[in-house]
Amino acid sequence: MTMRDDHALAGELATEAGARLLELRARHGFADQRALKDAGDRSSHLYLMDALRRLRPEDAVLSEEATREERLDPARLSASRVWIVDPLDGTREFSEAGRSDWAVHVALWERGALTAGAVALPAQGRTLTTVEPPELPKAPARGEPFRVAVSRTRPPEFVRDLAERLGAEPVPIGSAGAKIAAVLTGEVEAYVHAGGQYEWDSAAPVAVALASGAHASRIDGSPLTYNQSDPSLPDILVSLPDLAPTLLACIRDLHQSPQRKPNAST
Ligand SMILES: Nc1ncnc2c1ncn2[C@@H]1O[C@H](COP(=O)(O)O)[C@@H](OP(=O)(O)O)[C@H]1O
Ligand SMILES: [Mg+2]
Repeated sequence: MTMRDDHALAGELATEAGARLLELRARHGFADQRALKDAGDRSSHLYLMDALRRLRPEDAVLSEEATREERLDPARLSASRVWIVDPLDGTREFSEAGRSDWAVHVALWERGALTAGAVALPAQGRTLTTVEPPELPKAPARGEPFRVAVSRTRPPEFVRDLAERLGAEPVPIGSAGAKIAAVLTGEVEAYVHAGGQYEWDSAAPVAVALASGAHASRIDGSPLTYNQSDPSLPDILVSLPDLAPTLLACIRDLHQSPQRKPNAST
């Protein structure tokens, strides 16, 4: 098993799971959104679990849709290879007709670090992978305006304050994977989130972002760490590398100001 195989496998699994989700969406329609969300989460999880069990039987898996017992299985914590998957990120957007900001995440964590990953954006017809990480756009010059992707439905209040202070434009997009992809492909220059999220929401897009040379960290600048016993990973900053020092300094300033707490959602 070579490293290259893992990169390619992540891409193939995410793309195939995405194709199945597109088909399900077309067949099911949008009349019962709850049922569409549940069917999407469940069927994509079962497809990925079955494929990983067949193709990588020795490896552990952490999936958003696993049962609580499966997620807490201590075998994962002593495993040297763990696939961290979000079978359908942006479930809400998946259930809304016409939206393309939803994704399938497949990442591989090995002995302390993310080593491969893929983010399929099926309704955008593309998959970003560590096989061939996207070439980053140029950052805007110092003082020029830039765009910050933010949750459509749970925007942290401090991101509004952050954008205002920096003269940046907040751009609401669904799905953590779609937002990080938007940074890597030049639709926005940064993504900031706080107030709650889990390892599966960011592992695959962060693997691709790091392979592209983008900045990815917690909002205090510390590293994002994966395959922890508690999979909560509540805040994140992904940006073009040249913008990261400015963003981190501004977040630190906001954090120190008494009325504005970066760790709360609105
Ligand atoms: N405050 C919060 N607490 C827990 N999860 C959150 C969260 N804010 C965002 N997320 C998760 O992060 C992903 C992207 O969210 P958003 O589109 O709002 O940016 C979603 O994953 P899922 O769609 O896989 O559930 C969502 O559930
Ligand atoms: Mg998710």
